[in-house]
Amino acid sequence: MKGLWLLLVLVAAAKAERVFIGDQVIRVDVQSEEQIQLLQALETAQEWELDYWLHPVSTELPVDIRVPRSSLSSVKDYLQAHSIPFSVMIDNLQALLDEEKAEMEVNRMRERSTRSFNFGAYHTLDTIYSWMDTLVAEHPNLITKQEIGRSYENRPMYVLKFSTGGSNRPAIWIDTGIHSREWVSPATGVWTANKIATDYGTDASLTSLLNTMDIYLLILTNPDGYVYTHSNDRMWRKTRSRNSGSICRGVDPNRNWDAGFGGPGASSSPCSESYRGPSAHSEIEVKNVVDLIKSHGNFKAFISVHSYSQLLMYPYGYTCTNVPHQAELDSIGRAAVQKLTSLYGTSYKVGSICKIIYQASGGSIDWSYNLGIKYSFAFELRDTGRYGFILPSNQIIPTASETWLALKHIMEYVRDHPY
Ligand SMILES: CC(C)C[C@H](C(=O)O)[C@H](C)S
Ligand SMILES: [Zn+2]
Repeated sequence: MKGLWLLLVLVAAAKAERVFIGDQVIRVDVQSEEQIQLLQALETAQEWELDYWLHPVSTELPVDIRVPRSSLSSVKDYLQAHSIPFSVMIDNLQALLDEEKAEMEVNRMRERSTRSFNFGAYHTLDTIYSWMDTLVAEHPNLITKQEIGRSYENRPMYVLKFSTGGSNRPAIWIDTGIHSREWVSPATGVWTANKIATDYGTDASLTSLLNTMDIYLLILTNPDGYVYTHSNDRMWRKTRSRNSGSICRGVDPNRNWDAGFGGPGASSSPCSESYRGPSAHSEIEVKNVVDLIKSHGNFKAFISVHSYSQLLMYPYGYTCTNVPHQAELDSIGRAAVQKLTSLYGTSYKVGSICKIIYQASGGSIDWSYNLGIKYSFAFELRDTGRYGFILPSNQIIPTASETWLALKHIMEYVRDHPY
């Protein structure tokens, strides 16, 4: 196995793939407002090239920072000088990435020899897209694959539409993979697509839902970013669009929606991980979804799936003011999380984006809610930081299975509460 790792690192280097040798992910359990401000000041220290996986917002949530090896001693000195306690969650990020890559390679060879698809593994865009065709071919009376447009780099964006007939039935939207480094999200999308396909006709509740509603599932919402995490930079989050006047690429596709656009919780700097873009819906990947939702006109729920932190959130992100339906959304969320937790005991928090994670403007579910899609939610899947975005593949199926119980609860509620 060691030989395989070495080979993979050499191949990565040859491919000019970004490596993270010696990078660490450190966790700070902030204990005061002052520490939050000190960590926010740290975030602006460009020279240290810090990558905040979880931002300093409240003493309720930890702060996770990927620190390049070259900045480790300066950052640790800074934290110690300000008596800010920290722990090392990942002591060599590259080792985790090598393991992940080796696992994918082993799985790829196994799938090729057994001609099977492993839902408990991470896959490339091409493999997911060809698997989609297989799924559609196996369920021609339930699933169609629709190209809703192309990405910035001209990759097709495919929605799987689950429908048993009718025309323009009330519909439920689910998207995964909008942030490309959150790999467990599209992996959950793949598993969920298969679950819907296999359970229709046997699960009475799902069958009754699909006999009255449609489900639209966009598994790779940020295809260019996802490909880039496989080929060049596993930590990439944004789209891959060029920003005029900057060497930095990409827009945060979850800050680009026309909902509080440009407000607090999004950056105006193209080099920031939360760059909002030059204007709302500037990103073609966002525009493609907006156009579909608007032209369809009969979506009743909009669910966006991210990782990590184990949260189920509802609007708003751009303001901490409660939405008119806050009580109802909160109660749906708590009931959904109860179902999720019942499987493996995984704990989730429930609340509005602004209150339980941070103020974030231009987010997708704020836009969908303001469009009138009352049942708008966002998931942050596993874990709470032990592995973060590099969740081991052996957690894909448990994550997807528990998430399904929450998703199903939300969808059943939408079915039973038409509006
Ligand atoms: C629903 C939102 C707040 C999700 C969040 C983000 O977009 O920053 C994740 C941390 S990626
Ligand atoms: Zn995300």
